[in-house]
Amino acid sequence: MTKTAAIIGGGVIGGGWAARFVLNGWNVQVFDPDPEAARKIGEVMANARRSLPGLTDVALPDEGAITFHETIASAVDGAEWIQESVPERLDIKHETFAEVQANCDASAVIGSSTSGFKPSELQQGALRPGQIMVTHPFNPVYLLPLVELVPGDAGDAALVEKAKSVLSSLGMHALHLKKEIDAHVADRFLEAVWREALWLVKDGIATTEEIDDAIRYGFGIRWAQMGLFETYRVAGGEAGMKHFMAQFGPALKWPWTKLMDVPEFTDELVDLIAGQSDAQSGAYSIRELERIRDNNLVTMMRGLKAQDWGAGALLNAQEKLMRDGRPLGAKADDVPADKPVLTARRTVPLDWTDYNGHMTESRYLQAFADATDRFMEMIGCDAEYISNGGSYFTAESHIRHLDEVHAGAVITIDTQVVLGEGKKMHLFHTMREGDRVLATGEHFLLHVSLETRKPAPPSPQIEAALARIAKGHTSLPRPEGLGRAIGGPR
Ligand SMILES: NC(=O)C1=CN([C@@H]2O[C@H](COP(=O)(O)OP(=O)(O)OC[C@H]3O[C@@H](n4cnc5c(N)ncnc54)[C@H](O)[C@@H]3O)[C@@H](O)[C@H]2O)C=CC1
Ligand SMILES: C[N+](C)(C)CC(=O)CC(=O)[O-]
Repeated sequence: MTKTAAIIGGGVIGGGWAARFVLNGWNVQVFDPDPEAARKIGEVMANARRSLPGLTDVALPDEGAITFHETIASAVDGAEWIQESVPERLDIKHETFAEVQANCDASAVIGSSTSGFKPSELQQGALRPGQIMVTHPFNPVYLLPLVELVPGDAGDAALVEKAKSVLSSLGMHALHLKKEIDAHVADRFLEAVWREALWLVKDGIATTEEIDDAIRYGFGIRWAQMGLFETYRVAGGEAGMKHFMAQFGPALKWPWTKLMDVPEFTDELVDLIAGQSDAQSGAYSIRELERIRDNNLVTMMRGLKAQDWGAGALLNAQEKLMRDGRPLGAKADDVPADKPVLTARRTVPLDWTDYNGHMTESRYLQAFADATDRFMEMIGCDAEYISNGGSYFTAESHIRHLDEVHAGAVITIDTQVVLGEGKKMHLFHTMREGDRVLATGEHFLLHVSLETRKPAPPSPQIEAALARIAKGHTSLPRPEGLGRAIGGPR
């Protein structure tokens, strides 16, 4: 059954949460007094739709529905997760929780997006304090996986477990902080860097652009993939962390930071920074900058996914969760032999498109190769079989590009076995968006021994599984375009 989340406060962060839930198949009920809330969330949803679904190589569940409500009571009705993202003011948050708890289910998680309030502050005067916990996300919530989960001493242990499990199903990482502190953990770092940067601009040492360059061309990329301590361990060379600390230990006494000394937040300083920022980025609208940011994040996160590292490892874990129990998770005997086999259902990612604004040609081969991998897995040629020395090599491929497809499209691939006999496997893939045929891929593969690197018979189980499907597929119509070569009649 479709689950329901309530979003209370649908600004930058509430909108991001709404997109994360909806695109992961949850129904979302929003309460926000702003008459423009539906438009604003609609725009965030549009950006999320073009970026999030293409992060994984398995399609996300079908989208949930989003509805807008006049009261908190109606928004929290039937919700399993209530995410508060109202302005960062304790009085507004307390009023919100009172209304939420008077109307919601006691088994629902109530998460607060607060950047800095401690859970004990949020829980003051609450009907059920243990139900309220900090679930602090990072912007854009629909792409970045980190959520600081801070239940505080009063937190309900069962609800904390529920929160962790929901967050993993959404592809997020719950960083469970056992002790509460103002601004949690990650925002303390952001705040430290922010304060230092304010000084550098105020003292005329660097402009906003130079500061951003210092981050994005250097340590920002490094931090994105390893964090702080692992990075510094590597910086210690062969001698490691202790050497690093010994070398830079004395610097702790040198004037390398102004951290405790915050510049006065005058109108003059605000104007200086806002002016420099306009000069640096004013050529782009906020929505354009968001799309540039999302393109960059998707490209980096998909790179990390290929390495099964950091935020990319989280995507792989979510993909495994989504794949288990789906039709694409079928194995040998379950694969129907009376119709083409569904071997891929995925969204075209942002980084698969080119200067022509559509999916670039090499990605067609990638999608077909992934479908072949999936089919091999289904007949038993899986990672374990391959590690024991047997596999298939592709000997010949022919791709026809029949129609355009753009980032964000959900594509499927159906596979028909033309020949499956002994070492030989001849597959015909058809790629579609809905009913529209986009491309076909015809591939001839040979089973090989990975030891001799030469053709060799597959295991009897694989041979039988392939032969069964091949026999069934002989009764299917011959695929249009089978055996075509460039220059042949169209
Ligand atoms: N903007 C950021 O970078 C981040 C903000 N946060 C936290 O998320 C929360 C929300 O911040 P933003 O989304 O940035 O603010 P925002 O100003 O973009 O959105 C706040 C929304 O709450 C609505 N609102 C005001 N009073 C309300 C009420 N009584 N009930 C329901 N909705 C109400 C407003 O109409 C607005 O749409 C804050 O606690 C903030 O600290 C967390 C992570 C990052
Ligand atoms: C600036 N900020 C404190 C609102 C930042 C956050 O809370 C997290 C983020 O997304 O940077």
